[in-house]
Amino acid sequence: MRFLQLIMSLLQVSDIRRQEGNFQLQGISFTQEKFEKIAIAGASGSGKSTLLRIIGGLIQQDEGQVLFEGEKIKGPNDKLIPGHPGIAYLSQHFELRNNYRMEELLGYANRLPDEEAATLYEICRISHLLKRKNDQLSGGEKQRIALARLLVTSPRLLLLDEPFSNLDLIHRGILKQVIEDLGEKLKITCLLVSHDPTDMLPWADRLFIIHNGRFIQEGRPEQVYLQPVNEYAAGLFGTYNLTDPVLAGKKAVDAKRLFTRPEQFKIVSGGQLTLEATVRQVYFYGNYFEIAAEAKGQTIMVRAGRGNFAKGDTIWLSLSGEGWYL
Ligand SMILES: Nc1ncnc2c1ncn2[C@@H]1O[C@H](COP(=O)(O)OP(=O)(O)OP(=O)(O)O)[C@@H](O)[C@H]1O
Repeated sequence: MRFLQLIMSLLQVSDIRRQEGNFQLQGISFTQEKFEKIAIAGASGSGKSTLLRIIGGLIQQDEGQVLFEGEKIKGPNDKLIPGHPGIAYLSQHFELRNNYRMEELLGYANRLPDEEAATLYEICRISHLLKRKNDQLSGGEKQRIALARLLVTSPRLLLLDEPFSNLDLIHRGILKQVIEDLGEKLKITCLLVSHDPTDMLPWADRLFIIHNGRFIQEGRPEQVYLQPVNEYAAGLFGTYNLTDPVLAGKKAVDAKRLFTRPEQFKIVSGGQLTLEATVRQVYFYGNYFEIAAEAKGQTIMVRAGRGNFAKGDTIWLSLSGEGWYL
């Protein structure tokens, strides 16, 4: 048995299908190794929550199976109390009971020795909130309490459903650090679903893209970002260009268009193999600018470190790398 556990993936999801009204999860399969950070990216309504809840044993699939540590996850049809003790699911719509101090709420769920629980509260940045009640907490603080309440049950796998979606930048930053620490300090494996590239690209070891209930791409974050399989996958991770390859000095490839990200273009002072373009708009994003430039009737978005361009200015663009064709 021990030998089996050594060679077995932590999670094995095989051919999961479920009909939900007009929507269908259409045969989702993947494996996750212990401590591997996996993110599932998809637009709203693509099936992310449904899939995560099936993995957690909270709703029943029509077909397929989920194995966790080699053991089949039972859905609500086969089990009186849904869920698996080794898997925690942090929902987008978590609720904390009213009229309890947080230390009481956490105390009821806690299975850890006091010292370990205290460390966990430190990691979740909630030690200073334990005496408070629900109505004395901000949304971000509630989120971290809800997370801590799951973690005191000692799960081995944590399913995170859009954990950052209702948080401001400050609370997002804190929660990101908390999630980073979970893997390193508490040895918990995380599976995260989101529609936001900034949640996933810097964090994940491996990304899956879900569209209409089906995985359409899998890869490392850089790969998925720079080599999307289609426009849907491209659009999930930010601004992109699809232009005539000839425009950027590339050969035409079977009527395909050249896919680029704005930062793959550099604004240069002219020269060979550069593309002459006219500035149409300048957008300020804080630590960078995006410039909409027009070349031969096509718009190209270009990232720039400075914004001292005016509408109508002529600029020259140079493209790095071979490019990717869609
Ligand atoms: N109980 C239900 N009855 C009918 N349709 C449902 C039900 N639950 C979910 N759906 C539909 O299934 C699809 C997938 O929903 P799901 O919540 O999994 O998507 P999601 O990718 O998590 O979206 P979001 O990011 O908006 O939460 C949606 O089109 C939704 O309308």
